[in-house]
Amino acid sequence: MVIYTPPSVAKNIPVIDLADSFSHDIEKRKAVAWEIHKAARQTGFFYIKNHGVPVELQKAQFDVAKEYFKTPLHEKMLVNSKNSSCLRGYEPIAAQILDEGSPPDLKEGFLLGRELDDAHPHVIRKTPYHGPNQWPAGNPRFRQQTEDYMRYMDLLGRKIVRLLALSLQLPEDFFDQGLKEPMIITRMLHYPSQPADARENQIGAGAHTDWGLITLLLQDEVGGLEVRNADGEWLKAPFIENTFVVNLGDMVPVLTNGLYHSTMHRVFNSKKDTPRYSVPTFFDLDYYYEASVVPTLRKADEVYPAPITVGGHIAAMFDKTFGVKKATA
Ligand SMILES: O=C(O)CCC(=O)C(=O)O
Ligand SMILES: [Fe+2]
Repeated sequence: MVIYTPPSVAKNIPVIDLADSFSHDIEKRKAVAWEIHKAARQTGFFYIKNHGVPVELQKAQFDVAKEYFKTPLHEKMLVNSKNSSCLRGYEPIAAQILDEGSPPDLKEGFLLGRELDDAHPHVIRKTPYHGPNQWPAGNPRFRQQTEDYMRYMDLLGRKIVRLLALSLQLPEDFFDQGLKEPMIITRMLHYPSQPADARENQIGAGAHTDWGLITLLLQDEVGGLEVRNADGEWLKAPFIENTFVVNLGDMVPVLTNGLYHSTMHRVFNSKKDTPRYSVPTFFDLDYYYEASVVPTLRKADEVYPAPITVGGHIAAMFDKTFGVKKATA
């Protein structure tokens, strides 16, 4: 358990301008990658602006999420993610414990991924977390909007992965093998304001690191995201109009031999009578991609851990935090 202590004022979470990452000039793209390099070594968290995702699309995503979470619980339970072959659909409040040993998180959510039919090789192979989405009945706008949004997350995720490669002095296409069938999970979250009767150390989302490669987080103006910096201090990561918060998941220290951090974070919605909404997208390389220390960070005389698969780690973490006793992958 990580005991809740109040955060200090925001400092040290940089805002990186992605405008030059769209340039044809490799030197300009490298300059953006260098900003990512610095942020990845310091906080493991950064905001991005000029990312190419239209602001109207961001707002519309919050609109459909807010409207959806108002539907009666019995309807939401019809698409419970527990009934999905690949953990897609509604997550009731207190379904997950992100900080082991703490009470369950005070959030409800909805999980979506790439829509894969029965003929997709990963579905035939029964790869965990690959398959069809569950969609709320009678709500075509929810589906259309979220699919549009996820197309942008696919583009943005690929862009950040290429910048990550450049930031490590690798060719931009270094991770392309893992980008043929990336795992892209978009999650809508609703955090009621912190109830007076919450249990000890029970908050919106308990302290955790993300498990995959990168997370692209859209948050509303309510705030409540908190990030632990290298000094162990908790910083607020407030809403900044038309930005995404990007954080690095546990695969990144594996790829960088610990040079880049996957940073602990949590959510505490302290605003009275005001729900908070966020839409994180977890962008990961192919389930079977073998992650190991990249060549530019290897020294000839050092021995490195054996590669681990992206999926094995993620499957174990899903099982652990959603209370599944026996791993399925
Ligand atoms: O809602 C947020 O701001 C963060 C959510 C989060 O950390 C997660 O889903 O992993
Ligand atoms: Fe997270």
